[in-house]
Amino acid sequence: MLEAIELGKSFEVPVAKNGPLRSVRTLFSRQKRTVVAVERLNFSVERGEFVGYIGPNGAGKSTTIKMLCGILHPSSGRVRVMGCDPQKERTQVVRSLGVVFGQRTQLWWDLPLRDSYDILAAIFRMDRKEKLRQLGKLNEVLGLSEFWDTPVRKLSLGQRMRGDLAAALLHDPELLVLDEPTIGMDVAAKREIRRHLRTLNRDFGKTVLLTTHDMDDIEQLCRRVMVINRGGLIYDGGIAELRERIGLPTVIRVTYRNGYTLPDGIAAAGRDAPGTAEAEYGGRGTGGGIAAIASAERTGLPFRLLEAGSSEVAVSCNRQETTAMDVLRELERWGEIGDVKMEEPDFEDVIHRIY
Ligand SMILES: Nc1ncnc2c1ncn2[C@@H]1O[C@H](COP(=O)(O)OP(=O)(O)OP(=O)(O)O)[C@@H](O)[C@H]1O
Repeated sequence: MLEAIELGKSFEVPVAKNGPLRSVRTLFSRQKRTVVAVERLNFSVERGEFVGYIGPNGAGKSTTIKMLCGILHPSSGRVRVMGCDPQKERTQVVRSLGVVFGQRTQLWWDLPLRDSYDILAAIFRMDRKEKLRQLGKLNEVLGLSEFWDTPVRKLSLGQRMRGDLAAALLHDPELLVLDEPTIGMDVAAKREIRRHLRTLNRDFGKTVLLTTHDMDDIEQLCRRVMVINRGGLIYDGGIAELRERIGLPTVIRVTYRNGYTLPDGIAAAGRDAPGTAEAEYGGRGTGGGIAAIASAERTGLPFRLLEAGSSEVAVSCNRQETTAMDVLRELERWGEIGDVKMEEPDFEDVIHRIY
């Protein structure tokens, strides 16, 4: 459906000059340098997928999207949208592709929202019946009718994004490319946009490629994530696998019904631990909220004891090395477990490690 094959894009930019009238002299400089924005990029996205495309600032995401839309021409390799070349078969590509840039709008700023759809329908040569049918469908998902007589400039950011999504989907493309669709929105508006995107993918069968710096967008919407850095893909796979591969610890918190007894080995390891010399161990439910008291190496157990409160124990484990079930089996020996909470590593921390 969407394919990049050895895709590359470089820009020739003037070499920066120093001294007076610096910017003017740079602009007219004959000396050029090459900026490699994207290099030997390979991926394919299949029908029905919801794929996150992420990377730090300047990684090459927008450049890739512009090549997919035919706005930029690749310097090397090729890109295919539904088997078509966006440069040579522009009309077919435009028909199968809807694009939303969160920082810009394709709606007419001073006109009521519905007028933008009239103009877009005319551009796509849709007849009135087809336009109304498509708008009716989109209205059901995006709830546009409550504000489609309002000029676009008066819409909230969330409403405008709903309007922009409808504009991108008016001609019923199979593929939706989104560049920062939730940028600048408050929590409630983000949640709403994510709900709509989920519906569009799940119930309307749209294939979605999503670029964002919001890791909650990625975690909540995408099954697969592609990570680009310095123009090349450094990861392409599932989110759970990425977490596992990076191997940040998972914290498991257990509350015991009637206190607990630390095994001798752990109590001893904790007693010797730096900074915890005054802590008391070894009794039932020792209390006091003791931090970082026994590492896995010192106890021989497949986890690290982080806290031991009066009835609560927190441990951290590496899911590459052990399973949560193994950890719980061990913790069950210490007392009767009443409640368990798992804290997965923050996805933002996982991504920070990979960039
Ligand atoms: N038109 C251009 N002329 C020169 N250099 C460019 C041009 N467009 C992009 N670049 C450079 O290419 C690299 C990739 O930029 P791109 O905008 O694709 O990154 P990005 O991942 O979208 O970043 P961001 O998250 O900040 O939007 C950057 O070094 C950028 O300066």
